[in-house]
Amino acid sequence: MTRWENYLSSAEKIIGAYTGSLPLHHFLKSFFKEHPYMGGRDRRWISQLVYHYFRLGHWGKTLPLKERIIAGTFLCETAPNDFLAVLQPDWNERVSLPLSEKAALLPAPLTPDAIFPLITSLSDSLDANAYAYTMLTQPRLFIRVRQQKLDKVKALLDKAGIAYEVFANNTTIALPNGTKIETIVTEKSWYEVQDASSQQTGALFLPAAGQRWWDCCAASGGKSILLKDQQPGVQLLVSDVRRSILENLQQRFAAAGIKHYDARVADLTAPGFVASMGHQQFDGIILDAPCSGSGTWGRTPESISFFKPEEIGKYQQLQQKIAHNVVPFLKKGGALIYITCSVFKQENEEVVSYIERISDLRRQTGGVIRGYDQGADTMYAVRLS
Ligand SMILES: C[S@@+](CC[C@H](N)C(=O)[O-])C[C@H]1O[C@@H](n2cnc3c(N)ncnc32)[C@H](O)[C@@H]1O
Repeated sequence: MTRWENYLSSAEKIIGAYTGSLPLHHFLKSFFKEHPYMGGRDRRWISQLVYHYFRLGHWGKTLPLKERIIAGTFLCETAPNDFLAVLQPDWNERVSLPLSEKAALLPAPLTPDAIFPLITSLSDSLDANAYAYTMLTQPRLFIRVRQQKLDKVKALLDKAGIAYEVFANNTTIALPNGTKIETIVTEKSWYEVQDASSQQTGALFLPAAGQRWWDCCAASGGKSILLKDQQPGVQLLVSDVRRSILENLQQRFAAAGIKHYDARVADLTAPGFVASMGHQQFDGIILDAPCSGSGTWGRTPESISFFKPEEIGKYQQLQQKIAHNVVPFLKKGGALIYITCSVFKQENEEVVSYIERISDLRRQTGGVIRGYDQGADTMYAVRLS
């Protein structure tokens, strides 16, 4: 067997054994631990074959696994490579063609719903066809650079020979995926790793000094740090149901130099939660809700195969319950920022309609953030007031 046939057979083994219960990158890590004779190059190739395969979603379900793995590499790669040269030389010669021409060579039609079967559930302003095909490309890595540090960060990236793109806002930098940014820019307070779309949600915050804000599903604090960077003078409460993630938040806040804030572990759906908050009132509430995460599936393409459609409805119920329980703590005239990293209408527009039904709040601005245009996640963010 050639090296490339061995890679193919390892990829088959991994795909056959993977049940979706762990994130794929964890599963791959333990697979390689059990196969220590595989070197770095082998691991990279095999991982890539597996990821490319999952990017095809439900395409070619009736075809043999081997054929689907080779097709995955043909569609996701754009330059000739040794794997295709050995296993499908006629495709290797055509690997740089536009996607539509490559699709015509496949044994099954490459329709948007073959790749992304939940295409009819997407939020209205998403172009379903364009969106489905973005699954074939790995999104980029993004950092948000703090004021005055752009030139220093650029100099370090130049020195390391990294190809990067600075966005027009002079704050967002796109980097090739897999860039070890922490080893290139070792001063942690100069930047945050944050997806471009997540950074863009900050345009809806509009905080003023002295205001009270509550990031009620704070996780490790991505949105809170963005808020504090915009306006260090806000009084901030952060909460999350997971204690461990709030410990991460503490560390990130310390690295970012944020010292003054309140934090509490809280299940926003628990029966005693509303009473436990007393009469607190906030000028702004960020509700970055637990969701399907479907806007980030370009990074975790295995989710396309393993996500159960009925989960969308369960997330919607959770989002509505959380919204119902936090809205009473908003001051009259205050702003609720509702955010998801989902592409599904049920988790986005339908939850906003629910909030409008149960309160005086009305959608002011915001909507789908089409990150896929720039190799970023797709998100939904709305300001209600
Ligand atoms: C999308 S993440 C928030 C991401 C975060 N805002 C950021 O920018 O990094 C949603 C968070 O909601 C939390 N969560 C889920 N169910 C919850 C509940 N019932 N009460 C409070 N938080 C909850 C999760 O633990 C998770 O950290």
